Amino acid sequence: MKTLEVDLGNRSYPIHIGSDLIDQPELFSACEKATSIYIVTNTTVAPLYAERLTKTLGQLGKPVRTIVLPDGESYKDWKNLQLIFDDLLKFGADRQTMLVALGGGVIGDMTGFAAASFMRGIRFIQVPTTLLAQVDSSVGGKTGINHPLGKNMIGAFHQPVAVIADLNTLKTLPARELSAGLAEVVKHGAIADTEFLNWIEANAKSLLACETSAMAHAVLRSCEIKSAVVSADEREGGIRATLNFGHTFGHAIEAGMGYGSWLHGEAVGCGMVMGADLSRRLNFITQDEVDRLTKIIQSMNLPTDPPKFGAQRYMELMQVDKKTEGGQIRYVVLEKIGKAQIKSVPDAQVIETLAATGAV
Ligand SMILES: NC(=O)c1ccc[n+]([C@@H]2O[C@H](COP(=O)([O-])OP(=O)(O)OC[C@H]3O[C@@H](n4cnc5c(N)ncnc54)[C@H](O)[C@@H]3O)[C@@H](O)[C@H]2O)c1
Ligand SMILES: O=C(O)C(=O)C[C@@H](O)[C@H](O)[C@H](O)COP(=O)(O)O
Ligand SMILES: [Zn+2]
Repeated sequence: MKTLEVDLGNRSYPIHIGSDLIDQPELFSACEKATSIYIVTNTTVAPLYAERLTKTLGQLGKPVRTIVLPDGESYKDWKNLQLIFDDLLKFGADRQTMLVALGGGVIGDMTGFAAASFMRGIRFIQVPTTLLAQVDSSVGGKTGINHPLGKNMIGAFHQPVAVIADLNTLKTLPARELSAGLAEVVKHGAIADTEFLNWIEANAKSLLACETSAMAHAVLRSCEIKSAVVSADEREGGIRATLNFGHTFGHAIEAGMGYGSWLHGEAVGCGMVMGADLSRRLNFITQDEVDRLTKIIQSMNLPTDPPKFGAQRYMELMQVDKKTEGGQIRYVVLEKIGKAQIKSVPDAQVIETLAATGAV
């Protein structure tokens, strides 16, 4: 097992990465002072892992309950968030209750938001079971739900007290979900670490085969990159925005298609191709570098042809992005491979990218 730390002063927390971690009660020591523990999970993950985790948490001598939500991005909304509050109140949860998010990014984001707002804030632990959640969403404390008009529009920054990433849970992940997670892995290489990107490119087969040693490295290096960024800029005043590479276009695809049609990682993969094209138009990277990044994304079995919403619809959808300031959309672009920056770009140039990448 490897352990990293997200360094946020007295809100610092460990990220544990290894095999069969959900069977190890000592990793859940943050529950020591909890009056009760609620596992929040969904109808797909519950039959796979809830019983094992309940057994582990049961060894801590606290009452353990499970809240099971419907599965899917389309349920990341107010109505289903309310189901968590309903159960917490019905069964007498209090301010010392610990929530444990068992699942992918949807469960993590919703459980985190429930923890941020229940009784004005309780503690929670992330137990990510998708690659995407292990390399990205479980770390950093962005929590929330979608709005029909925009992705993750309602939420809060609320850090977990621990992240426990059990690599063995990835063995039951469908291939399409594995590929979606690899999009965020590629993103970390593209924005922060050329050597890591080279490694990803050279190890595409092992990654797609979900080989444990490849997964271990992808999760560890991604968490190192993300935790360093979050430790430096928790609330996205500056450098954290670079983690949004591919997301301005990607979130527009997700919202425009209806949540759940394209997976988040698929939309981000395609969004990165569009972001790379925009970076070339700004004379930051070369066409060869755009082509290379596109090939890496395709090698992960991810789509790179955006839906044809037309320029006006894309601009409308992107306008509600959280990075927009004073009506000005700001994009994450690659200054070079391995380094990103946030930038306002004239609409005309963005529309050229939309046209060139087939979005129009
Ligand atoms: N908070 C953040 O920083 C952050 C970062 C990236 C993404 N996100 C959010 O995360 C969400 C995407 O997360 P995701 O890709 O994990 O999707 P997801 O949570 O929908 O999980 C994907 C699918 O895999 C299933 N699943 C989960 N674990 C499994 C396992 N071990 N075996 C078999 N099936 C399993 C789920 O039930 C679901 O059907 C989006 O809502 C996105 O906005 C948040
Ligand atoms: O943690 C971050 O910061 C990120 O931007 C990571 C993204 O992969 C993630 O999808 C995040 O939820 C997007 O943030 P948002 O603020 O654009 O909703
Ligand atoms: Zn993302």
